[in-house]
Amino acid sequence: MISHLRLKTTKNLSPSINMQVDDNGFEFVVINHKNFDATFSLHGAHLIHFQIKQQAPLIYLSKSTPYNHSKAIRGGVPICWPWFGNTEESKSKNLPSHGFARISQWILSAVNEYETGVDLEFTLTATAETKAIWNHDFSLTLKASLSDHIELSLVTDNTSNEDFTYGGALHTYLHVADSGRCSVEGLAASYKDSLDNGKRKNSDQILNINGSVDSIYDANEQKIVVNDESNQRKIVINNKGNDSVVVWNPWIEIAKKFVDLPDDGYKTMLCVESAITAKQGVLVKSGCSHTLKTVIK
Ligand SMILES: O=P(O)(O)OC[C@H]1O[C@H](O)[C@H](O)[C@@H](O)[C@@H]1O
Repeated sequence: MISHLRLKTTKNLSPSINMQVDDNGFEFVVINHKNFDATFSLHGAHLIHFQIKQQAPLIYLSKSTPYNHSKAIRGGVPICWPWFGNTEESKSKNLPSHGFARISQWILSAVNEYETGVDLEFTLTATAETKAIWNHDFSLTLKASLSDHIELSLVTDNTSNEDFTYGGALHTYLHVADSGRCSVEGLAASYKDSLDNGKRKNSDQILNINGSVDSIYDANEQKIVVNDESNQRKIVINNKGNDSVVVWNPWIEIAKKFVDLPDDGYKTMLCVESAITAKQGVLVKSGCSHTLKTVIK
């Protein structure tokens, strides 16, 4: 699934984990474990590939996404932080949509391989550049455990002397065989329809994907099941620390407007995001931390 990137190994980190680069020196952590394959980009601490051997990939990656330091990768699990989408402030100050974490270079800070999987940690800390965008000291850690499933915990440590609030998402792009034959169960009873000016609407018990969807469901710590019918599988997602679940698929017309998504990309992706979307965000007191988590199986 990532063979089109033509990566070269620069360093072995453990029997199944290597650092690799593309022709432009863009860095990746590539895991070829006996049970699964996975890849992270250091840009964004972005999981771009996960596939259990002999199974369809669990994570979608756009083949037309660029790999450069000013853009977010389309697909995978972008880390949206410290805000979700375009807030009034980000619009007025022309700040990046979904925050800066997904377009920042992270450090791989811990690697551990064991019989059934691997644990990795990536960190991002405040710099003069991040402070110009968001004026707080912080330490952000992505703790990733990969085995027969994916566990991603995004830990926000407030290392400043003042309290702050944040928002964001683990913006998972699931890989599905045919999004038009997918349904989603376990969503909250009502949602804000971002395609209809955020109007609040009642949910159906099962969401059938058959057109453009961009919905914010209010929910804490929610279990979601995606029926990926054409793959004859159920993808189970458990979230923690979130205040909402965002379901997004651009569908035919909107997909055509994305230069980093093939026109037919909408057919094999479905975003189900563990998110913090409330305007007030989550309060993290000085010296304290908060964890946003998603487990995907
Ligand atoms: O294009 P991006 O900034 O990556 O955003 C992609 C999508 O992210 C979320 O799912 C939002 O709810 C959508 O409104 C947005 O279009």
